[in-house]
Amino acid sequence: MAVIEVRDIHKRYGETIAVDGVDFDVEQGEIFGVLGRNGAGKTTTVEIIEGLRTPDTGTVRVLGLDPVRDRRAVRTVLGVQLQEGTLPDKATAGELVRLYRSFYADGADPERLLGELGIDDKRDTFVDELSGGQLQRLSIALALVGRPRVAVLDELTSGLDPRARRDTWDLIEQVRAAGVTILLVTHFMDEAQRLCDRIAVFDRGRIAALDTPDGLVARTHATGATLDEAFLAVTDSDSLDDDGAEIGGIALDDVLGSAGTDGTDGQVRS
Ligand SMILES: Nc1ncnc2c1ncn2[C@@H]1O[C@H](COP(=O)(O)OP(=O)(O)OP(=O)(O)O)[C@@H](O)[C@H]1O
Repeated sequence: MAVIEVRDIHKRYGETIAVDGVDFDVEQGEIFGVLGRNGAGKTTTVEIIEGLRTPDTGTVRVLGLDPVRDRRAVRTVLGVQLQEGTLPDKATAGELVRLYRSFYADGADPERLLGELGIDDKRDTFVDELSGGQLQRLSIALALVGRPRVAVLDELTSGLDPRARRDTWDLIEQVRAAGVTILLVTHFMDEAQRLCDRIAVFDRGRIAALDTPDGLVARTHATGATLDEAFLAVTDSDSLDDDGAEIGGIALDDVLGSAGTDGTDGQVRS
């Protein structure tokens, strides 16, 4: 059964086409990865699913609900990991988790969740006194405290140390084992490979490939290829030359000066 249905959505911001005919289903209980280069349309798509933006055309359903029209109902089934800077500084971690818990009839135990995320000792610490990694864990706690049926996790492990990343992956697998469907936006290939059942690779507002991690790798037809290489193979490469030396049509050598040609050894001088 499809938990999230995205049908041919389009979204422009003025002249910029952010999403250009995106279509996919996320099935019950899967971890569905959303990958893509910067500006590929991932956040816009996810915000349309969350009901934070309306598509110009196309439809989205989350458990059969329209995220805009049925906003209240969607809020009770969809847990969203908020981005940095969106939490009030002068609330403590414990206060926030308890507050979010109060929005739901059947949420998780705040103290237990803080413990599972390794920040129970930070329950009385203000948001602006948490480290980046602790804030990240708090944002995951807030996404999960309502025991959502669908969780949208954006940059799940950004800023976490290697141990914490692995602990977070274990936690997400437990969350999935409990029946939660997860939409995971990530730039980390190791994370996508480890967690995702299927991955949609976004490129210029479209889905360039949708497959399992192994299926994406198999598309490269190269022995020993990695998901990283598969990602590069399916995303458009015309803004980056083979040496990675040209972005947006500007040769970096022109900006920085190339080694040997001007006697500066290519170093940038202030
Ligand atoms: N509010 C906005 N107003 C104008 N243009 C926007 C707005 N939000 C996004 N865009 C543009 O839409 C395109 C898609 O942006 P989006 O944030 O969806 O990409 P993304 O794949 O999430 O990128 P990133 O990986 O950098 O977060 C980009 O060209 C971006 O500049």
